[in-house]
Amino acid sequence: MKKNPHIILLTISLLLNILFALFLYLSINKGTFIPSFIVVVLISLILIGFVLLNKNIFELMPANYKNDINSKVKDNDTKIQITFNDVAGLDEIIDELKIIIDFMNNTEKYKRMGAKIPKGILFYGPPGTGKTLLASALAGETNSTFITASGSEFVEKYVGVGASRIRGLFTRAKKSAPSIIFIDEIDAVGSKRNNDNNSEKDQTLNQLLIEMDGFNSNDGIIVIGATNRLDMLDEALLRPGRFDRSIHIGTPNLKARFEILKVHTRNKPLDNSVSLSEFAKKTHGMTGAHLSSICNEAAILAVIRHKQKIGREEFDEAIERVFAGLKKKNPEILEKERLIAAHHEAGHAIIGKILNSGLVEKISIVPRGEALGYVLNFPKDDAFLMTKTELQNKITMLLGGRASEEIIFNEISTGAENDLKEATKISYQMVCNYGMSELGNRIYDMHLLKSTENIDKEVNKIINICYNNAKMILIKRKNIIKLIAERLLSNEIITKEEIDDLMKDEKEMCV
Ligand SMILES: Nc1ncnc2c1ncn2[C@@H]1O[C@H](COP(=O)(O)OP(=O)(O)OP(=O)(O)O)[C@@H](O)[C@H]1O
Ligand SMILES: [Zn+2]
Repeated sequence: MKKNPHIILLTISLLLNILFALFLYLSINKGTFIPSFIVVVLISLILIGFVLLNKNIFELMPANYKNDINSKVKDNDTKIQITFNDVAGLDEIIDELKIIIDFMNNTEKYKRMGAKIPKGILFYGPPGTGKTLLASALAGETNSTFITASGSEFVEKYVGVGASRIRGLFTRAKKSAPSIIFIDEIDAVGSKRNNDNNSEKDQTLNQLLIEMDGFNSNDGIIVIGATNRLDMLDEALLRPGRFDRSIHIGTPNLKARFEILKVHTRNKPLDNSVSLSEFAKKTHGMTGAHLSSICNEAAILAVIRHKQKIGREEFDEAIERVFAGLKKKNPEILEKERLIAAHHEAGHAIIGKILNSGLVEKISIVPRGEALGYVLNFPKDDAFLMTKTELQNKITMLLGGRASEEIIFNEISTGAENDLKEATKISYQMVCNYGMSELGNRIYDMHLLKSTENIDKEVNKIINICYNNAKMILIKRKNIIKLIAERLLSNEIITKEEIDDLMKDEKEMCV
């Protein structure tokens, strides 16, 4: 029960008044002034001490001040304006969530039937794919309070702090129900526990489990957790009655990208030259967050250029910027680095063209982000399935940069790090996930294997075959590498048309 500070203060002053009257009475009638005075002071001190020790100091503060503090703590408990109209390309997932919406909006109907609705849902998938957006739209659609927290906020140095924050989170949710608690990066608290059960993180996770078990699904609270790493979560979290539904939110496909671009351009004036379906094709692999930032970037460019409407050029530039990081202003790359970068990028582009493994749109040695250069290449279509040959061609193209360096300079550089990373990743997938090696038509779980020797051998085989293939293609076309590299060194950028032109006599130029 809450104690009212005003009543407490009133009681203290009343008691003091009674004591003072008693003291006056005694000192006048019996002439014992000093002992009575000491008794009164002692009793008053004990009373005040008792009150202060038993009450939280905030309870004695003026009401206005208290409200101020509470409002700060509650800053992120808000009613949300976002709806499913703001979420594009996730229609199937939204369909799955319809039952939750109906439940939140008609709790009584479900209560009467004794039906229980999931208390917890997990959204998992890469960053920027709309997990937070979807959770907030769910809150908007159900007119629920949206309470957000990040898993990392709960992991504290001091034992017990995380657990008490979790308690606070659920208390707030109950007070403002119907509510949706969204815990981003839930893996920070929810990763697999140690055996000792003593660490601060484990205590926090235990508290989360207690809270999940504690509330009734009819209380009008839904907990949504988001993570990029479902495999890291403690199994206890995934048990029935806790997060018993997991929904994967992946990177958007062609149609979804088009829809997302539409959502993010709906309040922007667009030129007739703008074709969102074309931009959707060019943005393969990008997430909703990338696409939203492309639309914003294009709008900013149009403002800077004093345009009335956003045009195709702005979008193209925005796509490139987001694709390869921001342009560096004063690139001071040593001439030697430019030389290597030009030949490296020429290698990628030539193989891309020869193997037809994607549309080579542009080659550049203008440094962007971490990269010294890049080949802008888009997949020909938004294929869901890829054949073994297509995957091998992709690896070969990735290794084309290094192969070109080796052929031209008889030396290799660190510039191929990302290419090697990607090529290795695809090769492992071919062996372990797609059954595309001599190890057979089966899947291998690297974590369960005692030795990965055989897998590594197969991966090396794939990479060696592709690298040799890249070298074979490029050795014959040494002259074209040089031609493209020269053009790159003078112009820094070569367009698709120029590449076609430079390579049109490719057969005659082969050595
Ligand atoms: N499906 C989508 N439809 C419309 N906009 C989207 C979509 N997905 C992402 N976005 C845009 O990207 C922004 C970032 O997405 P959001 O924060 O929801 O991603 P997330 O999956 O929660 O990422 P993280 O894992 O990094 O927290 C959104 O605010 C929105 O502008
Ligand atoms: Zn490269």
